[in-house]
Amino acid sequence: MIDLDTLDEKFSIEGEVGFAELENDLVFLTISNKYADADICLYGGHVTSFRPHKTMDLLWMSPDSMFEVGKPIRGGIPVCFPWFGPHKSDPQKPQHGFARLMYWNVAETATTPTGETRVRLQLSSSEETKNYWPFDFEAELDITVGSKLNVLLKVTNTSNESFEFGSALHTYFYLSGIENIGIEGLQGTTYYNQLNPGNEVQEEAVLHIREALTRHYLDTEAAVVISDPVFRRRILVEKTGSKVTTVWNPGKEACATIGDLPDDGYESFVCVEAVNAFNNLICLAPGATHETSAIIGLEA
Ligand SMILES: O=P(O)(O)OC[C@H]1O[C@@H](O)[C@H](O)[C@@H](O)[C@@H]1O
Repeated sequence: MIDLDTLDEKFSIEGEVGFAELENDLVFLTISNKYADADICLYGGHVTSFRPHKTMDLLWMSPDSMFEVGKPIRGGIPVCFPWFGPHKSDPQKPQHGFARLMYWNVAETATTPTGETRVRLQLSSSEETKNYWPFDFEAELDITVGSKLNVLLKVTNTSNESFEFGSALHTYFYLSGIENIGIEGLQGTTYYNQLNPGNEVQEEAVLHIREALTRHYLDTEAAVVISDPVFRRRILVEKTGSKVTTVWNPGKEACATIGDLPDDGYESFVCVEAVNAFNNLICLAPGATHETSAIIGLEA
């Protein structure tokens, strides 16, 4: 991990990109441009805030998030890799993989010709990652902050054998209240219902969440809209390179058991996640690359 001064010297852009220890001693890259402000924690390569001008944050952060090395950050956009959910054979390995528990290196910061800010972060295989997963890989997060936020996760197989992996861009969206919102775009889609195991089809055009919900919508690349009439906004959630969309809210009871969520935390967010898992794991041949992205912004 390089220090703040070196990061500043190599990667800051005056008035646009800087570095700061915003929480404990974790280093954040801060962005401010003509479209939006955003914060990215280098630990986890984790976007914690995206505030297009003239609206509140699109992302929700738990006020009880720990910001501690070895623990995941709660809120924003956790990057799950190289598996999603529990490890398939070893429950001791971290839920949602190790990428959210490691420092990512800054590779580049730049201003695009239209004034957006582009940041590239990298995580490569190491002795540490091989404690969890035996393969050589290079992962890159290519994040563009403009009127929309585009988070692209690129994974390259740098080993000499094929491997299979799962991933997710596990976005927490900030809501006026879980009971106020509707999620559009999933009608007619089959989902795996994790809380009542089995596949079901969503009949309704708009999903309203009234209790704990963990649904993995299968074989869908559709965009989703989170409509929040109280905050008077419609958040458009697009994605590429992902065929599973997970919608998660823990509900009141489970929320109270999760240490880094306040008891009423479930009222303020919903996760809509761009996932590769289940029947859509990614198989990569040596030298091959897979890209998946989540693109979020206000509906025009
Ligand atoms: O608490 P974590 O590890 O960040 O996971 C949060 C949730 O993430 C969701 O994607 C999973 O479907 C849920 O089962 C899980 O509870």
